[in-house]
Amino acid sequence: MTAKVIFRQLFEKESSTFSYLLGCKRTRKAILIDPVDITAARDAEIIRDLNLNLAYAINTHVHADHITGTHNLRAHFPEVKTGLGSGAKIAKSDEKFPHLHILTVGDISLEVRHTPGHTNGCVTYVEHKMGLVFTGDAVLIRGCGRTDFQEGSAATLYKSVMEQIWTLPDHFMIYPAHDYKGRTVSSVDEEKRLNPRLTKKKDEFIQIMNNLNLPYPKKIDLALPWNINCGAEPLEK
Ligand SMILES: N[C@@H](CCC(=O)N[C@@H](CSS)C(=O)NCC(=O)O)C(=O)O
Repeated sequence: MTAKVIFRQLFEKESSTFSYLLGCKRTRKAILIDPVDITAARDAEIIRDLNLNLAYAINTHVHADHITGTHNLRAHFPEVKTGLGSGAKIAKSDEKFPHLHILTVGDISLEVRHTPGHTNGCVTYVEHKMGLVFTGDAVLIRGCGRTDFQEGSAATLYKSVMEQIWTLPDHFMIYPAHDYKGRTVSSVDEEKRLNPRLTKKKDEFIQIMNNLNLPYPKKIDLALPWNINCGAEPLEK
């Protein structure tokens, strides 16, 4: 791990969500990926403890299971910019990143790879120097994001993963947006060999995904309108 960047994995237990903090030691500017509303104050305290200032609060996608912390973080860091992939067309955000955009903050560079499939606007953020891959819900540890709402598509998710994630070096570490079994990190090599869904051929993968029969996330009706408004209360209810 390069000494130029501070890296922390943070956890929100109600939705089993991971957020990721990357801080530049030289400029003291930071990026927070996938913050959650109810842990925004905790995250702000950690950022201040590390003598960092939050430049960007960004999401991998419009989440359905929890409200993003991006809006709440504005109260702690008034200069913070919010960001999302440009495929998330209906959502508000200060910046919308095109495919292969490089988000640079001090000595941190994040490549934005569009990885639709769980939702149509999903992105994966890749830090090439340290080999960190923030997959959101595209690839979970030994799993992947469901594809049954928000214009999800199993065929699209398969293509995204094969072309944008499996093509990364095997040693790159995968940091997902959730884990429901207490796992924290995987690698491209591990998931390419062991992921029970994504090791299958495309047709079988689609069949698996179309038969998951998962209950909808409990907060979906609340979370989507708030997240479309960047985590702030929607004007129209
Ligand atoms: N029980 C949770 C929601 C669990 C869930 O559906 N997780 C999503 C990611 S958050 S939208 C998912 O894609 N899961 C894939 C899987 O195979 O579990 C709740 O009610 O919030």
